[in-house]
Amino acid sequence: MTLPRREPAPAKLNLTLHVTGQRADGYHLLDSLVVFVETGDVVTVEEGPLSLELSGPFAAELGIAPDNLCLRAARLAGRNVKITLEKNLPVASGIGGGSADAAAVLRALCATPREPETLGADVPVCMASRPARMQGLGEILTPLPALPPLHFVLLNPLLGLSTPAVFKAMSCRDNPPMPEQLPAFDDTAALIDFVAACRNDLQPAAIRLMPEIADCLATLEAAGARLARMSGSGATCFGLFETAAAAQAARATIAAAHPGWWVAASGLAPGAASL
Ligand SMILES: C[C@](O)(CO)[C@H](O)COP(=O)(O)OP(=O)(O)OC[C@H]1O[C@@H](n2ccc(N)nc2=O)[C@H](O)[C@@H]1O
Ligand SMILES: Nc1ncnc2c1ncn2[C@@H]1O[C@H](COP(=O)(O)OP(=O)(O)OP(=O)(O)O)[C@@H](O)[C@H]1O
Repeated sequence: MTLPRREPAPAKLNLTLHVTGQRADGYHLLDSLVVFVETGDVVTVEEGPLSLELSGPFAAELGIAPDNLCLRAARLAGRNVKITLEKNLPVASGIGGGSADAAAVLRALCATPREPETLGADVPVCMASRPARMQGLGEILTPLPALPPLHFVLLNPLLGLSTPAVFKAMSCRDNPPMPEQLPAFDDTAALIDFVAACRNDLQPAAIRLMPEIADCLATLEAAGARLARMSGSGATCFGLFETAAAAQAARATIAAAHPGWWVAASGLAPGAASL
């Protein structure tokens, strides 16, 4: 595909995140139901010497550094390109921003490096940006059939949380996986019931490090979420709502009450929903 190319980098949500063990090298074994939402960054890639420009609400916080995952992805692909990143997602927030950006650069370059996980455990799942069961360290991926519609509110207290610190703070690393056979998710209610019966095993440790996460979860529940949970290693939490209108109304209520927090209402990224 020819350049220039504009590539959406949808945010990743871990609907479930079971931590089932730890390897001798310290990395953890995961079993996670991962989906992607409409909200996200946007990457543009053009011919030119390797460079990065930033725009968007979180550009200043991220700043330009040579180890930005967009630049690392271009180097891994062996391409000198001019990259523009519209940074709409909070940084270090558990919704895969950097991994989604790296995957978007690789997609724009039609590059399929042999070990994309060297850029980050979430990069392989972000390559397709489609619903998947993610296992191993993040490299074992089983695509899920199209899902029923889901309506999210994403909420972040705008405090960055370090992924290694959260893994380190866990009190139990050896938790049960999800059922080997996942049920058919016939409708939204069935999917929410399944997710509710599962866990994010990083959530208790993240709340100990950052009690504001518990406030975010309580706020989503008070706004009518059927289910509220943290994504990834936090601090972003998601609430699941019955309808898009309910999610939009909750977003407005929460934004008015918490002007210092990041809040977004979103559906699944295009191509993920069946109805
Ligand atoms: C927590 C998740 O977001 C779940 O999707 C990911 O596993 C983290 O993905 P990521 O941000 O791309 O993470 P990486 O940059 O690869 O790893 C950051 C750190 O998280 C810890 N880490 C990550 C993945 C994994 N399976 N086990 C780990 O213990 C390691 O301390 C690692 O140094
Ligand atoms: N393009 C990028 N966008 C965001 N962070 C980046 C980027 N490039 C490098 N980083 C660095 O990566 C770290 C993790 O950021 P990121 O937003 O990917 O975390 P995250 O949302 O917690 O990811 P995950 O859900 O995969 O754990 C940050 O501390 C940031 O400095």
